[in-house]
Amino acid sequence: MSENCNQNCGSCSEDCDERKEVDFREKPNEHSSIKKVIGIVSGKGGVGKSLVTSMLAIAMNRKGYNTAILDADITGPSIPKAFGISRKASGSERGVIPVKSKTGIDIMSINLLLENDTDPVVWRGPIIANTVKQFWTDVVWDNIDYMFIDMPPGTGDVPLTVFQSIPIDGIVIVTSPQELVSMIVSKAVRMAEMMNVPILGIVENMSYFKCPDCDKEYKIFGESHIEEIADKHGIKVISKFPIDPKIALSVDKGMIELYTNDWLDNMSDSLEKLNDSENIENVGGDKMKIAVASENKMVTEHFGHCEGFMIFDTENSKIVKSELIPNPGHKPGFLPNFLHDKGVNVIISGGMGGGAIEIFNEKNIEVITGAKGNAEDVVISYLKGELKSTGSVCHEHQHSDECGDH
Ligand SMILES: Nc1ncnc2c1ncn2[C@@H]1O[C@H](COP(=O)(O)OP(=O)(O)OP(=O)(O)O)[C@@H](O)[C@H]1O
Repeated sequence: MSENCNQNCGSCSEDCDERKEVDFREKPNEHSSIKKVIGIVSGKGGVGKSLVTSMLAIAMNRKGYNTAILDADITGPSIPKAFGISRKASGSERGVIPVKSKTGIDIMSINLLLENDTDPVVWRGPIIANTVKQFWTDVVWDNIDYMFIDMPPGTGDVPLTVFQSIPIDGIVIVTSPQELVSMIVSKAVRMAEMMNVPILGIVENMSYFKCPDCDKEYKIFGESHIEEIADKHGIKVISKFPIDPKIALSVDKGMIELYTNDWLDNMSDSLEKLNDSENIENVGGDKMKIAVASENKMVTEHFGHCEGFMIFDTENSKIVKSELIPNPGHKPGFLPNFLHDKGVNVIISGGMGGGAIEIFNEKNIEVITGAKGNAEDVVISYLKGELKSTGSVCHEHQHSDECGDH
């Protein structure tokens, strides 16, 4: 640690052992409620990222979900055109109100703010990234189940800033067969790993062309290798889109919402399933209290007789506060109720008796047993989804009394 350490890692460039991960994530507008945020990324422009974003939003909207599109592609905003929106966004004292598409999808794009939407946006990276942040912090996203973000193309500075400032739950990678797919997918995977964001799958656009006369499929851009590449990285191929002149026509006429095809359904089904398994939380209300039964800041074996409970307040999967509450004493059934009254949502311990586990379960408090090591470290791995309960229960012949088996 540096002699001049002020405990503010965000303003320090030293790479020391004590360095804490800095959370750059911005809070959404206080009136927003957004359950799932999916970023759509591509290696370069023009491969159909905006199209896939639009189609995903349309598909989920048709399934009855409240859906939104945040157009973060500030220098090439194509979403309003595809949806035929020329109205501008309005403001209220609560924030900026997005424009609703014909079928009710909430949309925000730089073109909905510019006086003349043919004006080119010639801004530098930081201003572009800031604008995207404001689409998150200043826009009122009301009761949204799925938000789809049309990310800036590439894996450079601007998409990276967007990744850091918006809590993205998963990304969909869009490629086309003529791209340097392998390299692009590797880069996107690397970026997702750095940001700790799961990859929901890959969509290959312009995969083939189906002759309307003979139904034969032609691989205009050559054979696809997407399955092998996806396999190599352990990612699913969500869908393969054909080249379809009706798509281009619908986009040009601003009627993308009228376009239908059956591969759209496969895509939304996959997304629903993937999201179920990701157990994605509501980002508007992603606050938790996690208690760790501890001894000297380490997870203890004995829940009932621990020295105290380290209580961690977390927000958007980051620790924002921690305090030690001494163990008030071990009486049958007392501690689970005590922690419930403190607003705890998760309890982590080395061991715990079956009686205590039962009361926690009744109170909808998640129980993780079998944890070991530093209390803060186990909470961090819990927040990353890496800490799993061994489910071990202490029985009477072991140390039921220490573990609160009542
Ligand atoms: N499968 C397809 N069949 C026919 N036309 C397509 C298809 N995919 C995309 N297009 C057309 O190609 C153009 C580029 O697509 P799109 O805007 O979605 O790409 P993008 O990756 O978002 O590009 P940018 O990053 O430049 O915004 C659009 O005019 C779109 O209508």
